[in-house]
Amino acid sequence: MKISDAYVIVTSPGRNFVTLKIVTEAGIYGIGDATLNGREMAVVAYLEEHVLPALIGRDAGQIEDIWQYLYRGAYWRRGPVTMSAIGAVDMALWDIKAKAAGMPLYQLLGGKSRERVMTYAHCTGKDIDSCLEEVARHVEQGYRAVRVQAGVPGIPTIYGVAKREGERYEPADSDLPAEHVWSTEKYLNHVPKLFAAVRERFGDDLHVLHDVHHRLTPIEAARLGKMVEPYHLFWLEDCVPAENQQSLKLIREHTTTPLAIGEVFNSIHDYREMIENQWIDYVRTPLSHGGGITHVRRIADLAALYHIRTGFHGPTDLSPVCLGAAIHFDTWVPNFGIQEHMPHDAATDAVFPHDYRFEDGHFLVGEAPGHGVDIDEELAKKYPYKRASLPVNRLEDGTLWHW
Ligand SMILES: O=C(O)[C@H](O)[C@@H](O)[C@H](O)[C@H](O)CO
Ligand SMILES: [Mg+2]
Repeated sequence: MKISDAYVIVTSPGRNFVTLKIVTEAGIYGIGDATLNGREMAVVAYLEEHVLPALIGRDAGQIEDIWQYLYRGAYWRRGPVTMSAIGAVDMALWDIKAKAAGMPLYQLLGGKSRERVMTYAHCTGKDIDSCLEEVARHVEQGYRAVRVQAGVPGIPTIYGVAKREGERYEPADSDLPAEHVWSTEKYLNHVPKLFAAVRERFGDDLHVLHDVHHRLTPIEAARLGKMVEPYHLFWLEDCVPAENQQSLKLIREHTTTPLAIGEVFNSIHDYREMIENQWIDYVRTPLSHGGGITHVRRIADLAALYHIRTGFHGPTDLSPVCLGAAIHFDTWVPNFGIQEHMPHDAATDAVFPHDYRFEDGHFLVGEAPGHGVDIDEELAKKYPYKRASLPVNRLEDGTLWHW
């Protein structure tokens, strides 16, 4: 089945999404998510200028060879832009293969390992009390797992906390990066109180997660992990920036709090040392940013050897295409842990019709051939691209810090 056409669709129903469509001579097409939040147009240029012209005429069934061609063949390897472009191609080709086989994608991957996929919701509040109300609301909706993020006294704007009560947290909300202020001292003194309050009100069964968003040094992260042990978190996420994989060794030596990492990783090599040494518990690279199903499957298989499970990134800056493909992957992958779930708004759901369902804190995979997500190209045209940037962070003295 030869590829006859391939093109990129940029649409912004409330936020920017980049979608790749690959069409075959047989008329079967596949869809891939190429969205890289805040750097969308870099992936568009990479695809249009360097990838798509080389796809025309190739056999859409040769997913592995096309992956190797785009990865090894590019000479310049890895990096979020390259791997997001490859990820979109790979996702679209798996969609085509599954449609051609008349099977839902999870069948092609090896069939169901579970009936449903546990998700975690984002609960955010300007202070501990309002965060607890959000947790209560999500527990009522059936969630078994929640990520809790609350405002910290003395820090005006903080990662994961919505600007206004009742709103969702959305970081990419300005043309140029907004500037936030960070204080590790204030954060570390406050955050254990949040988990104490959650356990006190909701008991021991609820799974509780927290995202540090790369802000601590290894020894500070070790201290936080130790302090929150009594509240037995499901995971502590991105507690340090991890260009240096050895950072995780130091944290691991001090705490039994489970560690999740990898939403900004895009290669198995970003993880290798920390997986092989069992310094982490969950890998988070989404299919879109990690070179697609072909590459993320290798990360999951390596992780499985070391009792490490998946917990894929799933904020609203990944499109329903990536989420739909992830739900198939989650349904199959033997070492599944959890799937992040930040619901898309109604306009986004309308642009991307899909057959996955959310029920009782879990996702249920659909039975349509392929990954079950499409794009309404006419509707997509109504929402033009609008530049949106993620914030930057500075310490109270002005030093640029990790956001
Ligand atoms: O755990 C998460 O969901 C992430 O940390 C997101 O909230 C990122 O900040 C966002 O994806 C950046 O684009
Ligand atoms: Mg995160």
